[in-house]
Amino acid sequence: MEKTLSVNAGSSSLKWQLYEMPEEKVIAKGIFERIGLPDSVATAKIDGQAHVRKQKIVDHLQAVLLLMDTLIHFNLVDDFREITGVGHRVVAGGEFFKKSALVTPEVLKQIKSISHLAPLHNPANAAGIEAFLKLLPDAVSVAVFDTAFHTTMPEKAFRYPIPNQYYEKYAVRKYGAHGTSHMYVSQEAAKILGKPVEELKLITAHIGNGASISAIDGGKSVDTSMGFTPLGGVMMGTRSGEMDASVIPYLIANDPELNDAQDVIDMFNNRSGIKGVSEVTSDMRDLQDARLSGNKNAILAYEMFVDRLKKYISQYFGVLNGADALIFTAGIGENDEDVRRDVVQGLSWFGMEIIPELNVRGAVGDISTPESTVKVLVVPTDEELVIARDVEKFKKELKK
Ligand SMILES: Nc1ncnc2c1ncn2[C@@H]1O[C@H](COP(=O)(O)OP(=O)(O)O)[C@@H](O)[C@H]1O
Ligand SMILES: CC(=O)OP(=O)(O)O
Ligand SMILES: [Mg+2]
Repeated sequence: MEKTLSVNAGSSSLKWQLYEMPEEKVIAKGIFERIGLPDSVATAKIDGQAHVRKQKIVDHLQAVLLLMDTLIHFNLVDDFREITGVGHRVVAGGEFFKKSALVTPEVLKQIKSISHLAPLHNPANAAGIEAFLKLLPDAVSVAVFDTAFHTTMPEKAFRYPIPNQYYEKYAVRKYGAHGTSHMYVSQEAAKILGKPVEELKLITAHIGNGASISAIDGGKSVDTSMGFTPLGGVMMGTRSGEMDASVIPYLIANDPELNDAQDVIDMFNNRSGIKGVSEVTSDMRDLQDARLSGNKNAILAYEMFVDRLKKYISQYFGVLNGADALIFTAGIGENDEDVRRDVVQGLSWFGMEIIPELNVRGAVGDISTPESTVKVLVVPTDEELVIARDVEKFKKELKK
C-alpha cells in the first residue's frame, strides 16, 4: 500500500497526517502543539483513539524526530519505504513559486534563500524537508506554498505605496500566507452554501497562532492581511500585526536593549501580540482563562485581538463591495466561540447575526440566522489534505 505523509509546520505547532492515496483515507494524524512553550504536548490519533503525551518539545526539528518515532512506535509503517510521497507546507514561496514544486536541491536552496519572507516558518519548513529527504530518499517530496493561492491578487492590492524601484529591485510587496487554508475553506464554504465558488464573494478568517484574513472573489484571492512576511495584518499570538514603521528607529534610539532594526522586528514577531500585551501567554486557551479570572492585561489583549479582526474583516467588505459569507477557521476560528461572537456582534451592521446555540465549540457549518444577509460559517481547515492532493498530482505526473 502506498502512503503519503503531509507535514504542516506552523509557528507553534507541527501537524501531520498519513494517508492512503489516492483514496484520501486518513491512516493516522497528529499534532505537536505549543512547541517552544513550557507545556508542549504530542497527540496522535490512530484508529479513532487519541494518544496524548506531555513532553518538552523545544523546536520543530525535535517534532520531526518525534514524528518519525511515532510512525514506528504505532506500527504505522513497517518500513519507511512504504511512504512514497511526502508533502511539506512551506510558508513563503516569494516570486519564485506560483504553485507547488517537486523538491530538488535547487528548490530547497530557493526556499532557504527567501527565509527573510517568513523568518518564523521557512527555516523550520526547510529543516523538515531536509530531515525527510534523509529518511525517505526515494519518496516524492513536494513543497506546497502558503503564498501560491494569493498570487492572483491584483497589483493595486499587493504593491506597497513606496517608490517603484523597491519592488522592481527587491520584490518588496505583499505575499500573504495561509493560502492553502483560505483556498480550502472557501471551496468547502461554497459546498455548504450550495453555489459554485465562482459566484461567491467570501471573507475567510484563518485565526490560529498566526492569523490572516482574506478577500476571495469568485474563488480567487484578491487581498489578504499578511504582507511581505507573516508579521503583517491582524494581531496574533506573538506577533504585533500591522505597525507604523516609524516606531522602529524611535525605539532603537531610545531603548538600550533594542540595538538595530532586527531587534525590533524580533520583538514584533516573538514578544508581541497576545503574549506582549497579556504578559501571561501567547495561547488563546490560556488567555481566555486569564481574562475570565479578571486579569486586566489579558482583558485588554483580548479586546485588542477582536478589534483588529473586526477592522480587517470590515476592510474586505469594502474590497469586495459586500460579501456572501464570513468564514471562521484554524485553531481559534474553529474552537473559540467568544471570539466568533464578539467579532460578529461587533460587525452586525454589515448584516451578520449568529444563532447562539449553534455557536458552540466544535461547531461546523452555517451558524447564522436565516435573516443574516451575510452568512457566518465555521469550516475546519485541512491544509494537510490539500498538501496530500498536490503530492498525488506529482506522483501521477512522474509515473507518466
Ligand atoms: N479549544 C480551543 N479554544 C480556544 N482556542 C483554541 C482551542 N484550541 C486551540 N486554540 C487556539 O488556537 C491557536 C493555535 O491555532 P493553530 O491553527 O493550531 O496554530 P498554528 O498553526 O499557527 O500553530 C492557539 O492560540 C490555541 O490556543
Ligand atoms: C503563516 C503563519 O503565520 O502560519 P501559522 O499560523 O501556521 O503560524
Ligand atoms: Mg497554522
